[in-house]
Amino acid sequence: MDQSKEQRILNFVLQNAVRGDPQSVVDTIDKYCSQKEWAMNVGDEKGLILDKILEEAKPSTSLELGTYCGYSAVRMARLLKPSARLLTIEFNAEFAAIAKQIIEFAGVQEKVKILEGPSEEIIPQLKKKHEVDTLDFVFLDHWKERYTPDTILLQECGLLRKGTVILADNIVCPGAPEFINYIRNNSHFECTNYPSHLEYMKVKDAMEKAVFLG
Ligand SMILES: O=C(NC/C=C/[C@H]1O[C@@H](Sc2ccncc2)[C@H](O)[C@@H]1O)c1cc([N+](=O)[O-])cc(O)c1O
Ligand SMILES: [Mg+2]
Repeated sequence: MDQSKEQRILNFVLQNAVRGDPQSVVDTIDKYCSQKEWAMNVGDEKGLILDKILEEAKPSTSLELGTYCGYSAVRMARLLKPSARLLTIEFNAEFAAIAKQIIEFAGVQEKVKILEGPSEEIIPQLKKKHEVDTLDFVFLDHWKERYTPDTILLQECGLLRKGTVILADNIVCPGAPEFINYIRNNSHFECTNYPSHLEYMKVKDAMEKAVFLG
């Protein structure tokens, strides 16, 4: 059976990136996806916005929804302090297996834990099964129609605290209109929009930061 695009991305990383060097893994995926095959990584332009907001938040415990190939997990883990942890939820077993290999190749596996399954099942398990108290940072990059229900679920499960930073990808393309309507009209969140472009394209996109006010 011929390879998947995600398998080709993994192979390109294994053959071209430097083992143990997360920046080289990030750069290698960006090179492949801008020159050979487009893929839905947050990418280099929006990645710099993610970097800046993550560095400002200095999170101890972070959650990502939508691991895909692990690009943003590696990108975030490279900036986390040694004791910090990133939990990332992925529904698709093939993507999770690819991401695991990319995360290990980058040498950030000590900081990153991939949780396989649907977010609506795993989020309620974070406190008891994964020893989470509250989340300092959340990156939403999974199915866009899940952004709102999962944000509500995080709140219901007591996983948000005063100051928790939620950053959502793809506000313009593919778009998350229902989420934007929900979060900007919710007095418990302080929102900021960051215009940018779709990964590896000239198409407009944006990210939205929503700080939980408690
Ligand atoms: O569709 C997009 N992202 C959906 C991502 C989905 C990822 O999250 C899980 S679903 C899941 C994970 C966890 N829990 C429940 C479900 C999928 O297996 C995939 O790994 C997207 C599309 C475009 N685009 O231009 O078309 C650009 C982007 O940046 C995007 O993020
Ligand atoms: Mg995205």
